[in-house]
Amino acid sequence: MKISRAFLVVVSLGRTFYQDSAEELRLLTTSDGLTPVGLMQAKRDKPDPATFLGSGKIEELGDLAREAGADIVVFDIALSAAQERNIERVLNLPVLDRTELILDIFRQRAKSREGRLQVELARLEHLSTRLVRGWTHLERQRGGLGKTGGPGEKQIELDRRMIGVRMKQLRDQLKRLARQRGTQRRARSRGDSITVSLAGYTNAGKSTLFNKLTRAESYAADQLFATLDTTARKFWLNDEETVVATDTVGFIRGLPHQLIEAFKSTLDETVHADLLLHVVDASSPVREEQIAEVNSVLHDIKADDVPTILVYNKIDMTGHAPEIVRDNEGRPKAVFVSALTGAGLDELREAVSEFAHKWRDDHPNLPREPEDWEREMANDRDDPRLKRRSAAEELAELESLL
Ligand SMILES: Nc1nc2c(ncn2[C@@H]2O[C@H](COP(=O)(O)OP(=O)(O)OP(=O)(O)O)[C@@H](O)[C@H]2O)c(=O)[nH]1
Ligand SMILES: [Mg+2]
Repeated sequence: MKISRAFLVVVSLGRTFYQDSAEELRLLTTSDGLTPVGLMQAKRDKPDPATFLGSGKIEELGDLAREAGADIVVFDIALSAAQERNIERVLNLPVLDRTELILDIFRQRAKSREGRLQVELARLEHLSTRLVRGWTHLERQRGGLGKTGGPGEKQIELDRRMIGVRMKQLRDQLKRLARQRGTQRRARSRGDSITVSLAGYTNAGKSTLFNKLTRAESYAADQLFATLDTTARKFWLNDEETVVATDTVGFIRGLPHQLIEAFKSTLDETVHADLLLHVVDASSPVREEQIAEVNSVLHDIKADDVPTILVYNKIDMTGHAPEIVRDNEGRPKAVFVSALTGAGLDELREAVSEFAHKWRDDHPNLPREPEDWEREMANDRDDPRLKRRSAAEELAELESLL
């Protein structure tokens, strides 16, 4: 059975401030390749341990989902394994919680070898907490949601040990790749251009801005997590100066901790940058909450002391004029731009250039180095081993470990 019609459930747990939850869940769902066919909003002070929502609500949900012809129900919260199983039993429909939804989007987006290993590690970590369900659940996601059409209902019992073995392999491989990345980064930092990393809430416009600044073709789309893999490119501040910029994965509220853990080496680009451009969707009614979410992830990955300029993007939608805002000491702290129309990009270059000058004053006598890391990174991207494996191949590999 092909799963494609999703009924959405947004639950506010004693807090109401995240007003656009429904909109965000819709975008997450379509980004996962599902079509939303209905929405139920519910309030609860405290989750029911067995079914999260009360039994009356769950029954109502079942009726609504059936009426809408849904073949899967998507929750905007993280459910425990038991809650998910119980809800599925009552509804007689598969359930995807927020963590699984985000993991599944990441699975579909990951292109580089590193990205794919990271996603696999995160998914296994998640799976290891739900072993009671064996592979059925994973297979349902793969066979149903994935485009590959997996073996469907095949029942395979995996034990914790086997997953442990695979996770250790993945961690070792990732460690090796992280070392490579560190070498590339050191090569870069020996050059005389500063490194700038774009960070921000998913869909804020990081890739669009990155493309405008560097004329690269980083994938930009009105989807969440369009970018998973880090891309680095040079951009010109003026006729003489360049900086190296990296476009990275977007952050989101409640980013599954397995993903933060698994994507550590990717997020390291952010930690080790000389300057962060924190890109904000200025047209979002919840931009303040999104800024706070991003700051909290930056704190988690220990990047909160990297100097930051806030880039308020999408001013074509807000009517704000392009502008540099400075702090009391005259340092740029925010810039208003539109990556789409190009308004404010000169101001942004100017702000980064000012920062770079000051940075160079603080770090004199840095030797120049050939920038072969750029070639290395290009090689990485063209690596034939990056071919996507099918669910069947992945399963076969796991079975061979038994
Ligand atoms: N109106 C308007 N839309 C923009 C602007 N910049 C980006 N967008 C749109 O916003 C959407 C998301 O842009 P991306 O550049 O993919 O955003 P991102 O931050 O890289 O997103 P992820 O990689 O998914 O985290 C796309 O549909 C863009 O066309 C802007 O300045 N104005
Ligand atoms: Mg992007």
